[in-house]
Amino acid sequence: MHEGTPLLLAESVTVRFGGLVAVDAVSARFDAGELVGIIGPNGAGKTTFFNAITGVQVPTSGRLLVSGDDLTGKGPHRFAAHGLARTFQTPRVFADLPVRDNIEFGLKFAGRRPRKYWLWGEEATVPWTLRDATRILQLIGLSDQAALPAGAVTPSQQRLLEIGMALATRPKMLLLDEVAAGLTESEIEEMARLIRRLRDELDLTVVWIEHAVTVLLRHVERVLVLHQGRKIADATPREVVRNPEVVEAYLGDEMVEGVS
Ligand SMILES: Nc1ncnc2c1ncn2[C@@H]1O[C@H](COP(=O)(O)OP(=O)(O)OP(=O)(O)O)[C@@H](O)[C@H]1O
Repeated sequence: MHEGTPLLLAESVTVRFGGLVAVDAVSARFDAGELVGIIGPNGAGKTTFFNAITGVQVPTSGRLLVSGDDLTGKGPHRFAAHGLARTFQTPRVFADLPVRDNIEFGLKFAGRRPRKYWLWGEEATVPWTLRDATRILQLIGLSDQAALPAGAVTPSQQRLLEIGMALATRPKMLLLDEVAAGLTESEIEEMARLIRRLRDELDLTVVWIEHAVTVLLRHVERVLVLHQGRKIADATPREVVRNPEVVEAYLGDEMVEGVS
């Protein structure tokens, strides 16, 4: 089923903090165009794994290959240069700058990236939707807020803006860390639809960590489940919600609702 070089390959990645094993020998592969979720109870190691696969946290052991290049031990800028862009649990926007300027910042970053690492090879073939700030603002639905300081828009809009900033770097892979946290039900659905569009229309690989498990399971095609640092499942949402170890980890069957 899997052919060619994976976009991102994690091989037995372990992250220890003193005596605590936050991520325990997790292996995973992510291929071009996939929409993959990562779930797990509080403290399961999701964010730490995310930090490891984006170069923010150097693993204690294991290997990370991006498009076949071994980036183990490299910093986040190297992962970014290889086309990985991410959001953080607390949106990192420039609060005093207008929304549009935040997007421009991402576009400048893309301009600095060595051409050989661009997914689309040439600037001329950058997808139309990511060519400039105006189109990115349209895509994320923030055109009307373009002139407002980023700190003045709603928390939900700040999350969208952070996604826009990540998109402006023209990534191959977008990693989203709890982008639905603190959003209302309808905002979460809207966010999920946007995430699907990014994958469908921009052909991005999207890896999405979320606490709103039910929503996530409705939208992703594959889900990794972490529990106490270990990967306990890596399968379709349908399979995962029937996995006894997963149900046990969540101490209930609430996540089964809506995924049948
Ligand atoms: N910098 C750190 N130093 C020490 N321990 C840490 C550090 N970061 C995370 N941990 C611990 O590692 C474990 C995994 O944490 P992590 O934040 O990755 O889990 P998570 O699945 O993302 O949790 P949540 O859903 O609550 O965000 C937890 O026990 C946490 O306390």
